[in-house]
Formats: sequence, structure tokens, C-alpha cells
Amino acid sequence: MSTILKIERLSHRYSSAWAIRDINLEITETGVVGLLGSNGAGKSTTMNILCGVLNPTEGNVYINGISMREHPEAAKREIGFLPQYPPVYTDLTVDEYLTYCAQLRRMEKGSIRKAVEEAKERCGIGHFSSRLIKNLSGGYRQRVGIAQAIIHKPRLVVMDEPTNGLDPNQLIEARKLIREIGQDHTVLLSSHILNEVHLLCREVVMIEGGRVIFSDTMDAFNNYVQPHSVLLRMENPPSVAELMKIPGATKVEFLSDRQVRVYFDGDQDITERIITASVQQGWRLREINLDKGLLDDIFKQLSIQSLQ
Ligand SMILES: Nc1ncnc2c1ncn2[C@@H]1O[C@H](COP(=O)(O)OP(=O)(O)OP(=O)(O)O)[C@@H](O)[C@H]1O
Repeated sequence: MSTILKIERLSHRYSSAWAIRDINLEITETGVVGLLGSNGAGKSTTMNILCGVLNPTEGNVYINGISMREHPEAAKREIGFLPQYPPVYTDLTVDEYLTYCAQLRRMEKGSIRKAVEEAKERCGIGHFSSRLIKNLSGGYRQRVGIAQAIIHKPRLVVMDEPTNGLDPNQLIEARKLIREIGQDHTVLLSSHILNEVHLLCREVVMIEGGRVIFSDTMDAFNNYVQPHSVLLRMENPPSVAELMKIPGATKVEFLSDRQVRVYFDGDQDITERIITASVQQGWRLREINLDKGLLDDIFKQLSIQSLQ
């Protein structure tokens, strides 16, 4: 098994304070790996370093065995990056933009057209070739962002909070696409949404205060994490009886006329089922969050364990 990503004793400080400290990580397979942490934990710093956007204060990053410090150009050829805010040029058409990205990647001239077509096909944007990016919805712009990240067929695709700001329908589609991309690439995805990591990832790395506090398989992580309720805000909420019909729901509690907490039996897919039911039955779901207090408890619990 070849190592796709290796991070060795990575530390970075912007001024006097360390943003990340002594991070080690090795990924050897395809699939989606989640980088989970609360706001300010150090996720973006780590991702910017491993994509070669930021030089680390200490430590090394190897992509497919190539040192980012010593051979940055060669290492970057093996990486696709979707930053938190996709770097799309809104005055270009989808084709113009993806062609430009392929040129930036220094792909051979003769291979660019085919690569653009394949990336569009993969991301479900083939029918938008001549559409100006500014005339695309947020969900489709995100797909263009993902297409630029895979256009040169990198082994590692890094996505910084890729579902941020998407509405519930776009969220389902974006997650489906990310899962598909994980079938033949290694995807490192950052998120502060526990449920998202549960739905997409086979492995999870959790950082807090700039340090890795957990790194293992999703199954091992599930032993720690047992969220049992989800908070919903809907414009047109159904009755308690309707919500109790969702498979997995064990109790329903209205907090106000539009806010409701649904308890469930540990089955993480319940959020997908709630979103689907909301779309089908017109509940006009505006927010869906796994019990935030619980997630904070998990961070705290893992932080304490890592210090022991
Ligand atoms: N350019 C910068 N200059 C100084 N400090 C910074 C800079 N960027 C980030 N930091 C600090 O470094 C720490 C880690 O930030 P980072 O953005 O990597 O966290 P994050 O996990 O990505 O958070 P978020 O989810 O909010 O994006 C934070 O304390 C942050 O305030």
C-alpha cells in the first residue's frame, strides 16, 4: 500500500501563538477522511499547509511520497484543493474557467479538452458548459469548485468545509458527489458538522486547540460519539405524530412553534430522512443540527483524554 498523504510533526504559528502543534497523520487508501474540529481548531491552517498555500513553521508534508518543502511543484500535481470559498471566476463560463484551471495545473495542451469534459461529467455540470458562473446557483458553483479540484486527476483531494452555506437540497447532492469522488480519490474533508463526517467518512481525525486529539476509524469514533437528538427549525412544521413516523425517531419535543427536537435511536441516517420528508411534505426546513451541546462535550472529553 502506498502512502498518499504523510504529515510529520507539523506545527505552525502565525505570530507568537501556535495555531497547530505537532500534527502527525498518514493516509494510505482512497475514501473520505474527515478532519473535524470546532471553530479555530486549526483545520484551515493544516489544509493550507498541506496544499502548499502556507509554509509550515516546523514539520513536513509528503504527497504520494513527494516532499512539499523540497519539490512543491511535483507535490502539488498530486493534490486538488477546494478552499472554504471556491476560487471561481464568476465572469467566465464553466468551460472557460475549467480550461483556465487545467492550464494553471500545467496540463498538456492536447489533454485539456478531454479533462474538462470528464470533470464536468463527473460533477454533473455537463449541461452548463457555456453558462457564466455568476448565473449558477450556489450548489452548482460548488460543483464547479469540485470540478477544478479533480481536473488533473490528483490522488488527494482536499476540501475545506465543502458544504458550508448550501441549502438542504444542495447539501444532499453535494454529499453524494463527495462520496462518489471518494471512490477513486483520497478525499480529506474538513467540517465542524459531526453528522456530515458520520455520513461521509471512513476515518476521522479530530483536532482541538491545534492538536490531534483523536485519529481512528469511524467505527472507533462512534464508540465515543452517541448523539441522540437533532434540532430542527421549520417554517411549516408537521405534527408530533408525523415526525414520529420517521424511522428511528423515539421522541419529539416542540421548543417553540417552529423549533423542535427529535430524539433518535443512534441511527445517523435520520437527518437524511428528515430532509427528504421535509422536501416531500413541504415542512420548509430551515435548520437542522445535531445536539450541539453533545458535540462540545465530545471535544471536551477527547481533549481531556488526549492530555492524560
Ligand atoms: N492569518 C492568521 N493570522 C493570525 N492567526 C490566525 C490566522 N489564521 C488563523 N489564525 C488563528 O489560528 C488558529 C487556527 O485557525 P484555523 O483557521 O486554522 O482554524 P479552523 O479550524 O479552520 O477554524 P474555522 O472552522 O473557524 O475556519 C485560530 O486561533 C485562528 O485565530
